[in-house]
Amino acid sequence: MALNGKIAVVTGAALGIGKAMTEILLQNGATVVLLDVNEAAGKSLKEALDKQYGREKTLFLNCDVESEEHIKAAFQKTVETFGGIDILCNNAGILNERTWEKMISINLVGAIRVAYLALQHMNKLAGGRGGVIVNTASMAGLGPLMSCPVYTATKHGVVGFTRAMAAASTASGYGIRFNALCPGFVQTDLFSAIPSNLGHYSHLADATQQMADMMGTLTVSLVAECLLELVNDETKNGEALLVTTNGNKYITFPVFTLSRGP
Ligand SMILES: NC(=O)C1=CN([C@@H]2O[C@H](COP(=O)(O)OP(=O)(O)OC[C@H]3O[C@@H](n4cnc5c(N)ncnc54)[C@H](O)[C@@H]3O)[C@@H](O)[C@H]2O)C=CC1
Ligand SMILES: CCCCCC(=O)CC\C=C/C=C/C=C/[C@@H](O)[C@@H](O)CCCC(=O)O
Repeated sequence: MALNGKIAVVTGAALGIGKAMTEILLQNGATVVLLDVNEAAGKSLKEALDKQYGREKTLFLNCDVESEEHIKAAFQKTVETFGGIDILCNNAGILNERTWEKMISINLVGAIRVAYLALQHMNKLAGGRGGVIVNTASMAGLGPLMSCPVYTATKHGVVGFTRAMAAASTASGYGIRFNALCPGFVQTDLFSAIPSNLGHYSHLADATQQMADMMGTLTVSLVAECLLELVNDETKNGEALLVTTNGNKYITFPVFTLSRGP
């Protein structure tokens, strides 16, 4: 299979989209390190995956992406156990407009921290093997959702970080592709909890629900298939892949030509 011999790390792997990413990577032959702050869910998933794929194909590590210490230890354990990192699914994230500083700390700062620490092991200039980093952004990273302005900001940040890192990697010779995955509404615990997590904007919950009803909700499996596309297609670097129930689209962004002033 296409990913035989590849070592993948998935953050937020225990539930939802991350769990589906873990499963499709295993189905395609990768060895997967599951990182999650939810130890019970992580251990439960590991137990189930052991039966299906064998104990040697996965490793679960309790890891909070807000903690540099946790991430460093997780990547060190990964490299010691499996010899390196080829694929990073930078997926962990929350929605809670009440605790918006924490949401920024997880969704944006955490994603940047995980990517930077993974670079220390993946970067060809640092002895790594290169590879691909897929950051889970959101459709809200491409256009604003009025019911969650800070969530929107975190996801716009993830898209911008991804595109800039893709250019930096190419210019620097890191040998690493960076892409952003931008799903619409996906049927997960995060989606189910939207109405209770809009804080000051709870009065806009109905409008958001109407939008979700109109757009439809995606399955985690369909999102995972899009992840696999970004992992496998080596022509994809600096892309933002929009995933909706009406199909998928690689987003084109405005290009500002550099020219001297008048
Ligand atoms: N559900 C949706 O409609 C959409 C979700 N997304 C994004 O997809 C990603 C996954 O979301 P879902 O699967 O829907 O959520 P979920 O709540 O079902 O799963 C998120 C997983 O991340 C873990 N997690 C949360 N905080 C963490 C931390 N500090 N450190 C490590 N792990 C942590 C949770 O324990 C959980 O296992 C998030 O980044 C989210 O913003 C993007 C577009 C749509
Ligand atoms: C409400 C929190 C959602 C958290 C999970 C997601 O990331 C789901 C993202 C799904 C859809 C996002 C759509 C964004 C649309 C914008 O581009 C804009 O067109 C929406 C305008 C209407 C509005 O603000 O409600």
